[in-house]
Amino acid sequence: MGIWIRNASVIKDGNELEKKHVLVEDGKISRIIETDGGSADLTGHEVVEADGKLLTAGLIDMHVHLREPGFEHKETIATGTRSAARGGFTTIACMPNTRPVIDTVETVKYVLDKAQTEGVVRVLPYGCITKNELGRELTDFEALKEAGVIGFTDDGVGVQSAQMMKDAMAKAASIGLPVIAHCEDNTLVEGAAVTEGAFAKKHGLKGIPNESEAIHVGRDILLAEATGVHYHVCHVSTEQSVRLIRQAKQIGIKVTAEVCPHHLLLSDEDIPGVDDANWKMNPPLRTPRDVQACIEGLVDGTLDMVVTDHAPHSAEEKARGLMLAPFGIVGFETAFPLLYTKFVATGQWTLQFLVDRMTKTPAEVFGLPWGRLAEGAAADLTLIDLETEKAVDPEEFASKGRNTPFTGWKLKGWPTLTMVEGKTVWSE
Ligand SMILES: NC(=O)N[C@@H](CC(=O)O)C(=O)O
Ligand SMILES: [Zn+2]
Repeated sequence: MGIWIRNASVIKDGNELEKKHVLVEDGKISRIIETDGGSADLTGHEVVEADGKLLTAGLIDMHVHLREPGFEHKETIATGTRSAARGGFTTIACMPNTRPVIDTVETVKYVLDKAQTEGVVRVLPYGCITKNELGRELTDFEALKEAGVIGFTDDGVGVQSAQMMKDAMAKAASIGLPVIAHCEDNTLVEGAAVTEGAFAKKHGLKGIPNESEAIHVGRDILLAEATGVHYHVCHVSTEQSVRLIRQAKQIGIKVTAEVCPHHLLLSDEDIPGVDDANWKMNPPLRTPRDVQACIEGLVDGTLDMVVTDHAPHSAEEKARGLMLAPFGIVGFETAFPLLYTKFVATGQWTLQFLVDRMTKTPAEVFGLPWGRLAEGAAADLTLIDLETEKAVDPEEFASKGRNTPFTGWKLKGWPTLTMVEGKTVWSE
């Protein structure tokens, strides 16, 4: 028995939509037909009435924190994947800064096992570049690859030693996996919580300068050129990083990059005050000029994809205030509505542009077989209501984390049903 998704709006081109019936069988999309004239034999099939809602390939998020093992009070694979499903995501790549970190075959297996038994969406783990993310000794890349990691990263912290990064890149290149870098030079950061800029100045705070990120981006681009690795830059937030990546791409260096919704929508000037740590994340919210550069970078293809950097923390941890709370905000359940409402509904981007950056480009960049709405493709699908406006309410989140600066934002573009390989994993 299959499932007919009837009267779905699928993207034809740009903002142009066309109505289709889509048949899902054996975990795959078996047919996509016209709603007028096409023969949809419903006998023996379940029917999902899409009622004109947008149907896209399931969203893909290449930078997320599921917190398990070790920080189950912040999130678990069970809650994190449900949060992803509620946000329309069907494939997510999880960061290894857990406890223990994902630097051994055992921990990779633990995560994959949990994802299989308790998760509801596809989970692709990254492995650490260095043991314990301490920057001192490389992990066993071959063994981790064999166990199922899709790339290497010490996300949460920058690899401080250029030699260590160069060795990592050479190794990763030799086994055909990418290096994914959290770019941050520790000597320039020293305990600061917000960017250098208007907010820091007003409150007399030391700021995190843009160079702390861009110095690593520049260094790593040169190392990527030297080693031939696929180098992917995490959560780009500065004008300087965008410029360096743009230049590197122009001369053919194998660099790709991601950007988060909050770095496209918020600047340091939006931070309400020093008490509210829901505005604290790493990299920090930058200046309006950086926000503009990130938007331009995404639009011209310098930045390849949108990721959430879903980084849940408990309410207690976030109640410590801007200076003392941990960095990070949740992202799954607001990402699409935020970007749809602020960039597509306002006419700045086409719907196809946004959907591609959350499906097609991450799949292409990481060589994944998902992210396509086509006959024969996996039935990873998301239905999205583009009409109904609703305010962001963290109490409704499936995530354990409530740490978002977007509470109360009135948005459209809410996912209403998420399907992974033909199985409905969330519906409104
Ligand atoms: N982005 C964040 O602010 N925090 C992340 C770490 C990271 O992605 O660098 C976390 O693990 O909490
Ligand atoms: Zn990071």
